[in-house]
Amino acid sequence: MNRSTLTVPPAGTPQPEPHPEASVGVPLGPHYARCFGCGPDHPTGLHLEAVSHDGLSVHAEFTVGDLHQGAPGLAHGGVLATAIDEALGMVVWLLRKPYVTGRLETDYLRPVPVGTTLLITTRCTGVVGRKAYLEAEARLDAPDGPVAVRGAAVFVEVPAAHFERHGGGAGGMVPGREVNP
Ligand SMILES: CCCCC/C=C\C/C=C\C/C=C\C/C=C\CCCC(=O)SCCNC(=O)CCNC(=O)[C@H](O)C(C)(C)COP(=O)(O)OP(=O)(O)OC[C@H]1O[C@@H](n2cnc3c(N)ncnc32)[C@H](O)[C@@H]1OP(=O)(O)O
Repeated sequence: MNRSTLTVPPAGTPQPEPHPEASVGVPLGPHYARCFGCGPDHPTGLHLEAVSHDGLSVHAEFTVGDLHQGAPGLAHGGVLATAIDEALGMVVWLLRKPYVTGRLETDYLRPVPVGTTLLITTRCTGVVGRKAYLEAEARLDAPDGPVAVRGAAVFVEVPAAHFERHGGGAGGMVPGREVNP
């Protein structure tokens, strides 16, 4: 495998343009009611809630509960990576194209106790061909709280048929959230 492992766009990549119809300043809602990251109907999911910021970035919140522990009283690192992944996925949703996570990096800077609300900011830093470059920052309990986790990712654009071919298709996706309307 010779592909690049970089999660930042190559030097000289222009600033990404928001989609002209990207939601701005509104709650994004779940894309699927049973999604582990954002679905309100998932019994043990993260129930992450997010608001679009400016068409290329998202503010999301996730409160760490008992079900999310790794060590006693502390969030599991994989759960935190899931929260980051989900909040990054909400940014590519703003681009109005179907994407999947190709590569996801997480840096854990501080432990995250149960009961903490993580404020996660994610943004797109560039789009090159089918690849969208993204970054994330999760702070403890306040927008200016200490940074607990940083993330960076490459998402890869896929045809809508990807979900049909590999999963159950778009059944159950929240109406009105279709890609490329
Ligand atoms: C019917 C309607 C359906 C509607 C549904 C629509 C949308 C739903 C989408 C979003 C939902 C909204 C909110 C967010 C939700 C969730 C957030 C979490 C998201 C996830 O949790 S999602 C699950 C985990 N995720 C996967 O399940 C991916 C499994 N995987 C694959 O499906 C393939 O592996 C794929 C498609 C990634 C690539 O396969 P492929 O054959 O299509 O493309 P190929 O390999 O040619 O790569 C093309 C270019 O991407 C570069 N590239 C590829 N992989 C890379 C990597 N790992 N790192 C760095 N770069 C990479 C290459 O280097 C090349 O770059 P270059 O063009 O420069 O050569």
